[in-house]
This record gives sequence, structure tokens and C-alpha cells, in this order.
Amino acid sequence: MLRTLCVRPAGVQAVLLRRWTHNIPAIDQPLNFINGERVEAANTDKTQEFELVEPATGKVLRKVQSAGKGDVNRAVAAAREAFDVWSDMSGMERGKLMTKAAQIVKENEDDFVKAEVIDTGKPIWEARYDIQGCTETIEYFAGVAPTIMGTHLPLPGGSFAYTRREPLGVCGGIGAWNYPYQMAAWKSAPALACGNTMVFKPSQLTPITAVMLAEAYVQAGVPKGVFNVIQGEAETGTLLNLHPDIAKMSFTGSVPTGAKIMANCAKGIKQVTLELGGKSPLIIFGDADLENAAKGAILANFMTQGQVCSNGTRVFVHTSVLPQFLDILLEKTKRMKIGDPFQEDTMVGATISKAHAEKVLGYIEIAKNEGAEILYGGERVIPDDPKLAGGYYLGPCILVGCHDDMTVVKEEVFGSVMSVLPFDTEEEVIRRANNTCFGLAGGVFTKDLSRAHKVVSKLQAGSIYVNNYNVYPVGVPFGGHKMSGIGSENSLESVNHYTQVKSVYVEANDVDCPY
Ligand SMILES: NC(=O)C1=CN([C@@H]2O[C@H](COP(=O)(O)OP(=O)(O)OC[C@H]3O[C@@H](n4cnc5c(N)ncnc54)[C@H](O)[C@@H]3O)[C@@H](O)[C@H]2O)C=CC1
Ligand SMILES: NCCCC(=O)O
Repeated sequence: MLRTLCVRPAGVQAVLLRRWTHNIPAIDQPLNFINGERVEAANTDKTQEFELVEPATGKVLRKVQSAGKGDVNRAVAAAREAFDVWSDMSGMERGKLMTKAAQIVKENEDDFVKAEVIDTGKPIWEARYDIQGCTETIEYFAGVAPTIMGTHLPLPGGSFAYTRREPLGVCGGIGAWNYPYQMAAWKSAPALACGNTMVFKPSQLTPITAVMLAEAYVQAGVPKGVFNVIQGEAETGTLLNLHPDIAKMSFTGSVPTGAKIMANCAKGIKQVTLELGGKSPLIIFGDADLENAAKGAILANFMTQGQVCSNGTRVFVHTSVLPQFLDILLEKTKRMKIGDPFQEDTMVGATISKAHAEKVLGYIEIAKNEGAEILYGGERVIPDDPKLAGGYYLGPCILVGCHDDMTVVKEEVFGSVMSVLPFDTEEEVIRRANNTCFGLAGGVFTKDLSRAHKVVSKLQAGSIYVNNYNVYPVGVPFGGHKMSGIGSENSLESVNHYTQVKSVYVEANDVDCPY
């Protein structure tokens, strides 16, 4: 089903990742990537370091230096200088270089996959799927690059106007930790295709694959400085956000941080794209194929240890099929193997950190106190392999007996916790589904497609799945409504978010004017 290639072209950073060791070149080298090379942060003292912890084992792999003000300035200056060259190239030239970068990632796919597993703790088959899918994103936008164009408007008397769709300049990107390579690819590919350059800050929890992507771009011939990576926490992100030469911010993360980024962008009248949190509904009608619906509910809740923004964590099930649905769901969830993320048959890897695992377990505790019943899971699992004893493995949790005003049903948990909520009528379930400040995604399982489309039209969310869940083809826009965000990633829509329109009026006659 999924390919693995591991052919390294000469000159590419040989990243021979070994499991469970600290001796990993891709990790041990400097992780800031400025103007075409890995560099140590220059003006950093000990207080500006953070620890890189491997979720699968809980081991500290290394300390990483945060980029300080001087480093952020250097990265933005490199991107500013590269902008003149990059934006002057034809879309065809940019597209060819991006296609080559995608090819280099494919040739080194195994290394990218291993690095992503080490960083995130997610099962290796999921990491492989992410790397492959998001490399397609780079290929897609490489194809889009030569097609970006303006319009022509004929005006009376032979005059005319035309529009140019121009890049914005240096764009800032900030990512979350659940899909580190995806965030770097989803942001850099459209930005670069449109002629922008970028400074990207991955989450401090998952710093590695963004740097590997930066190396692939340079190896492909993308000019130095076009894509830079800086490491750090909130302070570094704020420095990037506030830098006067940053024209636009593209952010993926939590609502509170998104609000800060937007407020900072307002100070400089900068454009902003926000991909934020969610508490999405998945609606299973009485006529649904229950086998598919149960698979959909698992895709909507338990991938990447439940740490997926678009998850459909409020699973509304029609009362007529609730017992049958729960039987199928339970049987499938019990079969999910928990443990070593490097084993191909593992379905549940490690939660990102001890602190996050405790937060997830805390939500389950609150749910129990508020009257929910645990049908399955919801506890810490310690794998037999002693190497994994320090990792935080949680059993995927199915909660029943839930109601809409429980904390776990209202707030984003960002972990493997599914709340099952019975419903009786279509009108009732639409009202309850929309009763949230979020609007990222939603799902409908039914064989009645006219009902499906009617419900889709009423759901307040940016992505709705009919008879499936959590798939992200690159040609389809992805973005949130309400407090889940602003703007879209992927698809031709994102070209609008990485370009600005210039209108040009051309007069064919004498100036018609009383002066
Ligand atoms: N809609 C989407 O596409 C996605 C949304 N998310 C959301 O992200 C959240 C989890 O990710 P986290 O990394 O914990 O979110 P977070 O908001 O804590 O951090 C996200 C990124 O922002 C940086 N950051 C933190 N404070 C900052 C500040 N004041 N200024 C600039 N940068 C700052 C962090 O270092 C990190 O790189 C969840 O709420 C989840 O729903 C996660 C993935 C995808
Ligand atoms: N960024 C959208 C895909 C899902 C996620 O990242 O959580």
C-alpha cells in the first residue's frame, strides 16, 4: 500500500537515524537553518534552551538552542534578500525546483519517517502516510506555480486594465507539534510557489523534519534564504510575529495563541492565516452503514493519539442504532495495538508529552465526575518493553452517558477521548452540533445523500465529511469557521492567501479631464 524509498543522492545530508539511541545525526546537528545552512543560535544563553524529549521513551534526546532576536533578524534578512531573486524567477522555474525538492524528500523518505516518529511518537505507518501526502503538497504547488496569473479587463475606447497577482514578501510560519512535517510543507509549498520566501518556526516539541525539508529545498537548488527554520518557544514566535519585515503570518496551533498572533499582526497591518482548534461533531444517522461509521469514528478520534485538530470528538449517534454501533466500535477499538510506534502493526503510539498525557487523563477524570461512563480505555498503558516505560501511552477512550454540557463535550481535549451522544431528530442534532464556538470540521454518515447535503448546508464548519472522516486531499481547501480560524490551507484557495492583487489601468486616449 505505502512505498518506502531510501536512496540518498550524493550531497544530501545523510541522516542515518537509529532507534532509541542519542546518536542521531539529524537530531544532533544544529537545528536552526538560516540562509542555506544549519547554524547554532548566535545570541543564546542557557536560559534560552529547551529540551527535546522523545515521546516513545520519555528520554531527553538533546537540548536545543532557541533563536533569539539576532537569529530571528538574520533569518528574516536572509529571506528578504532571497525574495528579490526568488520572486523574479518564472513560476515554471520555481515549480521545477520545488518538484526536485519533493523528489529528494521521496528518495530520503525513510529518514523523514523515522525522524517524524522520534519527534511525535505516532505510529510509523501514520508518519509514512503524512510524509508521502505532504510531499504531494509540494508537487501540487510546484504545478500551481506557473499558473498563477492576473486578469485583463477591456475598457471603453481601447483602454484596458489588468491585474497582477504578486507575492507578499517574507512570510512567517509557526506550527504545532501533531503534524510537524505537514505544517512545514502546507505552509512553505504555497508560499514559495507564489514567489514568497519564508521563515518557519516548528513547535519546540517537534523541531526536526522542518529542518530536513529546508535541506531538501537547498539541495534541489532553491536559493539559500528562501526557506529558513528557526527553533524556539513562544518568545521566538513572538519575535518572528512582530518583525517589521514579515508581511504575513500563517499559524497553526491553539486559539489563545492564534488570538495573540492576530493581535500582533494587527499592529503591523499584516495578513494572517489561522488554523486553530476544534470540537467537531460526527453525526451517525439510523440508516448509516454502521461498519463504515465505526471506522469513521475511529479515524475521527484515535489517529495520532487523538491529537488532531479536525477530530470529530462529539459522536452523535441516532438512538435507533446506538447499541449496534457501540458493539462494532468497541470490537474495533479493542483490536488497536498500543505501544512501540516503530512497529508496523501499532495503532496507538505515545502521547506527545507527560504534561499533555496528564491533561488528557485529567479530562477523563472530570468526565467521570460529571457522570460519564467509560465504555473502554482511558488509562495509562505501560508497554512490556522496558525501553518504552518512560513513554506516555494512553488507551483510546470511549465515553458513553455523555451530555452536551459536560466539560469533555465542550472543550477541546486534543487526545484519544471520544464522547458518544445519542440523538433523536435531524433538527435536534444540527442544533446541538452547532452549539460550540469552534467550526473546524464535521461529519455525516447516512445512505440518504439528500439528507446528507441538507445537513452539510446547515453545519457551521470549514470541512465536512460525508461517509468518511479526516482525509485531506491537497486540492481541497482546509480551514476553520468561527473560532477555528481564518483563511484556508491547501488548494488554489491558498494562492489568494499568499498573494496580493495589483490593478493596473492603461489609458489608450487623451486624458479626459476639465483641467
Ligand atoms: N486547525 C489546525 O490545522 C490545527 C490546529 N491545532 C491546534 O493546536 C493546538 C495544539 O498545538 P500546540 O502546539 O499545543 O499549540 P500552541 O498554540 O501552544 O503552540 C503552537 C505554536 O505556537 C508557538 N507559540 C506559542 N505561543 C506563542 C506566541 N505567543 N507567539 C508566537 N508563537 C507562539 C509554539 O511555540 C508552537 O510553535 C490545539 O488547540 C489544536 O487544535 C493543531 C494542529 C492543526
Ligand atoms: N492541519 C490539518 C490537519 C490535521 C491537523 O494538523 O491536526
